[in-house]
Amino acid sequence: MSKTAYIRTKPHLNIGTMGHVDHGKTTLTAAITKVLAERGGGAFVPFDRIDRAPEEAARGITINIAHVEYETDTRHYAHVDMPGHADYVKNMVTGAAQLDGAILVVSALDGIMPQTAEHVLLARQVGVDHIVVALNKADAGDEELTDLVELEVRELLTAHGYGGDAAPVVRVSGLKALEGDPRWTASVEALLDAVDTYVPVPERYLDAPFLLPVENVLTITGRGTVVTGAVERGTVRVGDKVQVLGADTETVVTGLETFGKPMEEAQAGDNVALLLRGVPRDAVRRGHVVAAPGSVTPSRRFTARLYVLSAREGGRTTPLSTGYRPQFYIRTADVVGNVDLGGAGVARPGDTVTVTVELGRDVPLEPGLGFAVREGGRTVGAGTVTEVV
Ligand SMILES: Nc1nc2c(ncn2[C@@H]2O[C@H](COP(=O)(O)OP(=O)(O)OP(=O)(O)O)[C@@H](O)[C@H]2O)c(=O)[nH]1
Ligand SMILES: [Mg+2]
Repeated sequence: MSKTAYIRTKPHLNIGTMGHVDHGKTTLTAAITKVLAERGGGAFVPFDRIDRAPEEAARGITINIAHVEYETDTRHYAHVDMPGHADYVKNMVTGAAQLDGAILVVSALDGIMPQTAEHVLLARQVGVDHIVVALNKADAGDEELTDLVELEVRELLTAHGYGGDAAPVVRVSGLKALEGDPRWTASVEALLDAVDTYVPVPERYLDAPFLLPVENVLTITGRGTVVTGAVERGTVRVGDKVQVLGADTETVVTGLETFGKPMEEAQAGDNVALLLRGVPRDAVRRGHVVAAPGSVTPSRRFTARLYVLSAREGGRTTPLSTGYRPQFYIRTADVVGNVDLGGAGVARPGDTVTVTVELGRDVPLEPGLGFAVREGGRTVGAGTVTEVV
């Protein structure tokens, strides 16, 4: 492990860029790291380092490479750059589940596109409470058109319960800021100020038993198996006993890192890598949960409120009925499930219904937990667990 320890001096928050394909999420992410690196708030991460595939970048016990880290004057951020392609909604769902706030990137040239709306809807469903809007490509946009796009975005946010009138909407150019143009460097600074002030430090459940949904599994030769992810609740220290649900094994945490820096204690909200003693690489997978021993009991039957996306939102065009078997995305897990619609028996796109679900395998469940429903590679519903049966 590397030498410099992680020292907690500022509140840590998890944020991310979301929005339609090609609207400039990755360019803006790179620009943020550049602007802050010049202020001493972290290292510049160039575009092609953010956009590369995790397998190519997996080295050491480093965490999921889609994350970059940086600091403003008041906060330490882990930032996940989410892909805009429809195929990656799954990543969006699991990535967004831990976000304290999001930067919605909307091209001032194109305005709201299907994935802009889909991501706002998913963000609401997975419990992202604060969205700051980056109206990107403002360097190339016409002022009056950009005004219209801003109105449109505020309406979209309001339609999804985000209070679109109060949300900060900042006109930026990731591309020009990356080139060092002072006007647009200032626009990225303004965006970061908006994030610092508009997204509150969330309440962390530090006293709850430790729980971490596994995002990635890596091996370090000679050291063992490492799992990465964001701590959902509680704290963990080197030497702590943990249970790996899914792998059905108990083990001990023998190493702990955040962004390549060793740490003594990880707490709710931190993005970490855990080295696990004596766990074979293929015993643990994305979707498993590492938790304090005995603190959670996995189950497979639950009732939920389910919103069936309308066709306009990219959902189904036909109703679904009892016996429907889509994929459920719960935390980082992807599990098939059987849906029972009860008395009504049928739900149309656009409906919100109460359902009973029987999953194909046991996963840790609890009331209030959000999930997405996917079918043939697209999101068709979003819901919240109401009761574990
Ligand atoms: N004029 C202008 N072009 C931009 C700006 N930001 C990004 N672009 C261009 O828009 C294109 C897409 O940028 P990306 O950053 O890859 O967009 P993305 O949202 O990450 O795309 P996906 O990850 O594929 O969804 C590239 O050609 C960029 O150079 C900007 O501020 N102004
Ligand atoms: Mg990108």
